[in-house]
Amino acid sequence: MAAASSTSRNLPVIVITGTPGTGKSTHAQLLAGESPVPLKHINVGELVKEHHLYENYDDDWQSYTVDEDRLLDELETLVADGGVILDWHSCELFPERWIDLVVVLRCDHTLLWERLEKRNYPLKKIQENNEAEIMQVVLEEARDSYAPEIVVELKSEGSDDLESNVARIVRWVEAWQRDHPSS
Ligand SMILES: Nc1ncnc2c1ncn2[C@@H]1O[C@H](COP(=O)(O)OP(=O)(O)O)[C@@H](O)[C@H]1O
Repeated sequence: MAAASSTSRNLPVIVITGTPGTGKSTHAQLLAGESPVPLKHINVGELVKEHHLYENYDDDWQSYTVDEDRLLDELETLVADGGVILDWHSCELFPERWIDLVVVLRCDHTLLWERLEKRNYPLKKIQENNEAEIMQVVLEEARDSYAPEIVVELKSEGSDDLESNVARIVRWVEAWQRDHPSS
């Protein structure tokens, strides 16, 4: 299926996705600060909580069941003009036409386990996420949902990875802007 990114926008929409703990928010914050064009960091999980875009909350798993229709409605206006980083542990929900770049962060599972333990997640939630990272669930989801040329897999283990990843995305933003000049 061909990529369907909007040509009418002159600011991109970037998804940063990955298993919880891989570094999405850390990357999105740094990217928002270093981007040559305004990019608003939208932490989708926080948006779901703040706007009550969920059907229920599961105490055992410490997670929300998202109301996907309402979430999409809420996001539609936020992404309309571009200039957005969508930070979420899933990506298949976002329509192809919204998205210009999908960054999938990856992390060694032992390191990921340590990061999630620090969050005091319940053991079964740590195990589930660890397994998902090993099985590269989010990467497969991204590859199944978007054109291969817009999906980029990046390692996020140390601060050197963080810096080089953000520098790489900044170069991508610069190139994207050259290809989408203001009319
Ligand atoms: N590339 C990295 N280098 C060093 N620490 C990282 C890196 N990526 C994430 N971390 C650390 O891992 C933890 C989880 O990162 P976070 O950005 O909250 O993940 P996510 O948003 O994917 O759940 C944080 O303590 C963060 O500082």
